[in-house]
Amino acid sequence: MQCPHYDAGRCHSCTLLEIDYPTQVLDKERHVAALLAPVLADKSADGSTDSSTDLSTGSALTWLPPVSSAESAFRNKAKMVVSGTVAEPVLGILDRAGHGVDLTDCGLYPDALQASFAPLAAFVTRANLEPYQVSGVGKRAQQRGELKYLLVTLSPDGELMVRFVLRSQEAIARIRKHLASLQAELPALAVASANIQPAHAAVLEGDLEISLTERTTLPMRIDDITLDLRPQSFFQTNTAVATELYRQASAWVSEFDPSSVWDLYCGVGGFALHCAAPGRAVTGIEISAEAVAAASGTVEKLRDGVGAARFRDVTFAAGDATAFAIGPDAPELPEMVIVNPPRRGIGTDLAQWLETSGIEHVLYSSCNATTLAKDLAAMPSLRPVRARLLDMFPQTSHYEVLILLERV
Ligand SMILES: C[S@@+](CC[C@H](N)C(=O)[O-])C[C@H]1O[C@@H](n2cnc3c(N)ncnc32)[C@H](O)[C@@H]1O
Repeated sequence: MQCPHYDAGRCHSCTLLEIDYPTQVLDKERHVAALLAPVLADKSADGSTDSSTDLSTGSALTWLPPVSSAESAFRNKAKMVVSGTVAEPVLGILDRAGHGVDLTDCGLYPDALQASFAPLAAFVTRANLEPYQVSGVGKRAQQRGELKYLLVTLSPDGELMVRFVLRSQEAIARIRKHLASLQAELPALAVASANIQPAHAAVLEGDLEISLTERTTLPMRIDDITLDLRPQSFFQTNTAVATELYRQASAWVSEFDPSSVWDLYCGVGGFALHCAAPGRAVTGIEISAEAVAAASGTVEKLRDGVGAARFRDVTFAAGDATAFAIGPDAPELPEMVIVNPPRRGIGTDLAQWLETSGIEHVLYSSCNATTLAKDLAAMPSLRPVRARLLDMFPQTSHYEVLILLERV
């Protein structure tokens, strides 16, 4: 992928841009294999098995061929820092000197996302949304302006969700007043909301979300399941690769045909719903109440549709994944567990619980192989038997890896 911003030294986000794409994927395979090698060697030393990280042979651990992505235009979400002025807003990033860099033509975004930026910039001017800026440092730091970010998500069917991240509610009335004109210019706009983030902090969003449209969920269709996305919920960045991820998880779960599955860190229910089957109880646990509300709404709709029997016993609840598993109110043990934690991994407590739980099969989907390796080291009785790298984030060193663990 060629990028004028990278070539000019304006943007450094795509750290692998100079490496051809097949080599990027190969390097990622080598990276994850190297990180897992000590864990596999340890498990082998336990006398449990003859493990291997050899990508070509794979004796105990079999690596499936990696899932590659489109090299460009694969991101379904844009996080645009808003800088510049009301008259001339700049949507993109801040460079190292704090100057706005216009990234509305960033090659990672599909055409439909790119096309939304000009109407959004015009709206910033029309609704008089002053870009947020800080001058000075420490106690002398002065904050000005209201609009911090525009977060734009594109659904597989071409609809958009736009979130205005604001310093306060000062601009809400103006946004409401002019919203119809934005919808006229951007008919794909289905869901709009404002997130209030008063703190001058690295944390992107605040707790308060104010709906601006009648519709509050963006339908994200993946194969035969349409997940509902709400503003304060996570969604995998690359819809095409996420589709492969859920297909692979569902295929591995089906092989064992468990009667009960927990999907821990379930988000809006991608794994849980794709792994649902008639007669199978599936429980999704997730910290974000909004994501759980979205997932619960999705399952209700699916129960009204064709193949309803598959979703009869799928439930979602808000809470901490570890507290759910370990806590006194934990329900009966499931036959299989899926975990898909944030970058920090599942952590020692949940790993130790899984280690001693007696559960035969665990599916671990990780976006950070370093924490994955650490978690696996804490579960010596759960041996990685199959793995697949899914390149969710081309042009960067990040990737997703799905691993099937089996009790030895
Ligand atoms: C990598 S995302 C995966 C979401 C989902 N599995 C998917 O495929 O879209 C991790 C999720 O874990 C949730 N999360 C973070 N901390 C958590 C916790 N302590 N307990 C449960 N869920 C948590 C986040 O809100 C986020 O939705």
